Amino acid sequence: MRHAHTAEQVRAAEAALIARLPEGTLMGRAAAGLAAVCAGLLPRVYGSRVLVLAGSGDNGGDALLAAARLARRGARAEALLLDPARAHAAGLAALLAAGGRTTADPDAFTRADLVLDGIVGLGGRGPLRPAAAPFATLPRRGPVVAVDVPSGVDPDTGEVAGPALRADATVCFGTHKPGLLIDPGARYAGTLHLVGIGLDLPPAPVEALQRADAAALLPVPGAESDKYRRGVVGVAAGSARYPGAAVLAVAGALYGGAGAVRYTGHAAAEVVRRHPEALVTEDGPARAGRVQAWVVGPGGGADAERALREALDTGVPVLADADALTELARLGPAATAGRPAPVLLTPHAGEAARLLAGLGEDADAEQVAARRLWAARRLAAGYGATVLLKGSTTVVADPDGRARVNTTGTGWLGTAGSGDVLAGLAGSLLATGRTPLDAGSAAAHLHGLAGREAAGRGGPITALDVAAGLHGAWAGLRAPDGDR
Ligand SMILES: NC(=O)C1=CN([C@@H]2O[C@H](COP(=O)(O)OP(=O)(O)OC[C@H]3O[C@@H](n4cnc5c(N)ncnc54)[C@H](OP(=O)(O)O)[C@@H]3O)[C@@H](O)[C@H]2O)[C@@H](O)CC1
Ligand SMILES: Nc1ncnc2c1ncn2[C@@H]1O[C@H](COP(=O)(O)OP(=O)(O)O)[C@@H](O)[C@H]1O
Ligand SMILES: [K+]
Repeated sequence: MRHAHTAEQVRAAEAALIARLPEGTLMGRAAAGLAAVCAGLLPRVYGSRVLVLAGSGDNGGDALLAAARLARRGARAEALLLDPARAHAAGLAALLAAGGRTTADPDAFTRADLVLDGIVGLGGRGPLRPAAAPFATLPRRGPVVAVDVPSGVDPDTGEVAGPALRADATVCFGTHKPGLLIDPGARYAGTLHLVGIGLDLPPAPVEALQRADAAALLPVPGAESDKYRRGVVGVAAGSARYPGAAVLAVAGALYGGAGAVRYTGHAAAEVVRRHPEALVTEDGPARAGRVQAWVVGPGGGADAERALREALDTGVPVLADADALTELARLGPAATAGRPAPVLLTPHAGEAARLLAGLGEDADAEQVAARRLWAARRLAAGYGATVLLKGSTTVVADPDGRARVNTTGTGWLGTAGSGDVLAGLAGSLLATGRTPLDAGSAAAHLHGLAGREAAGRGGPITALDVAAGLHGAWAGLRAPDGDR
C-alpha cells in the first residue's frame, strides 16, 4: 500500500522524533536521500551544473544540504535564494563550505543540468509568490527534482491554485503526501521516490492500492463455492433508448467475481443476445429475485428513478451510477443517509457537481476536477455513502473521510460507456461481500489495468475492449511476482 499523510500529521511525527534525536539528524537523512536520487538522475555528478531554488524554510534547507553533498562530489552547485535574508543558515553554510556559491541570475535555471526545487514544501500555501512564479514557465535543460512536494502544489489535496513547478521527479520524506497522488498535483510530481526518515506515523488518511493490495482484495472461489455462495449481482440498467449501457454494465459485472448476474430492465433482449449467461427479467429490482448487491443507473433514462427507489428499499448494498445519480441529486441526501446497508456512488465530475448542488454546494465539473479529494469527501459525508469520483485520478472516499486514490488508468479510458463497465465491475465486487471502499478501489484498479492493456502502446479503445481486458487484468494481478 502506498500511504499518504497530511502536513499536520508529518509535523506531529517529526516533532516527536526531533525531541529524541540530535539537532539536524532528520534534515541530514532527508538531504542524503535527496542527493542520492539526484546523483542517479545525472549522467555523472562531477562537473554537472546543479541549481538550487531555495525558499526560506526547511524545504530550502533540505535542497541546500543535498546540493552541498553533490558539490563535495564535484558538482558545480549554485543556489538562487528567493529571500536571501531568510535563507536556511545551516544549509547555505554547508553549500558554501563545499565549494558551492550563490547566484542571482535566473538564466542559471535554464543552464542547469539539474534543478532542485526547494522553494516550498509542507509549509506552502496558495499560489507561488512573485519571486518564485516565473520559474514555472522558464525553459529547462535538465530534470527538475521537487524536494518533498512540487512547489505550488497543495501537499494535502493536490490542488494547484496558480503557477507550480512541474517536476520530473519528486523525492518525498517519511511518507507520500496526498497532493503527490491526486490530480492536478500528481501531474506535477513526475516519478515518486520515498526516502524513509524514521517517522512514526498514524494510519494514513489517503492510500493507493499497489499490485499486491489489489490482488488481495480479489475474491477467489473456494473448493465449496457455488454460484450463489460467490454472490449474485443485480444490474438495473439500460432503457429502450440506451440499451448499450445495460450490455456494458453486465459485461463489467460478469468479470467482477460474482457467481451470477441478474439483469432487470428494458434491454433484456440485447443483454441476452450479447451475454447468454445473464439471468434477465423486466420486473425491476423489487421483483427480480435475490441478489447480494444492486447496480442501478447506467443508461437508465426514465427507469432509473424507480430502479433506484426499489433498490434502496432492499436490504443489500446499492451502487448508484449515471441516471440514478441525477435522480439522487434531485431526491437529496435523505434518500441514502442512514440507510442500514452500504451505498456506493460512482459519479464523474459533472454528476458530482449535481450531487454537490443537492448538498447546497456550488461547484461546476471543472471545480470538482480541481478539488477531487474535497468533492469526494464532501459527497461521502453528505450522502452517508462511499463515493467513487471518476476521472484522471479516481478518488474513493468513505463517509469518515478515509480515501483511496487510483492511478492505474489511462486517458484512453475516457471513452463512452467505460464508466458503465466500471459500475458493473464494482457492483459485482460488492456482491461478493467486499466493503464499498474495497470494492470501489479494487474495481478502479482493475478497470485502469484493463484499459491500459487494451490501449497497448497507445490507440483508441472501446468500452467493450475494457471489459474484454478484465480477465487478463485479474490474471495478471494474481500471477506470482514477475510473471508479467
Ligand atoms: N516535517 C518533517 O518531518 C520534515 C521536514 N523536512 C522538510 O521541511 C519542509 C517543511 O519546512 P517548513 O516547515 O520550514 O516549510 P517550507 O515548506 O519550507 O515553507 C515555508 C517557507 O515557504 C514560504 N512560502 C509559503 N508559501 C509559499 C508560496 N506559496 N510561495 C512561495 N513561498 C511560500 C514561507 O514564507 P513566509 O510565509 O514565512 O513568508 C516560508 O518561508 C518539508 O517540506 C521538508 O522538505 C525535512 O527536512 C525533514 C523532516
Ligand atoms: N484521463 C483519464 N485517465 C484515467 N481514467 C480516465 C480518464 N478519463 C476518464 N477515465 C475513466 O474512464 C471512465 C469514464 O467513465 P464515465 O465518465 O462514467 O463515462 P461513461 O458515462 O461514458 O461510461 C471512468 O472510469 C474514468 O475514471
Ligand atoms: K519543493
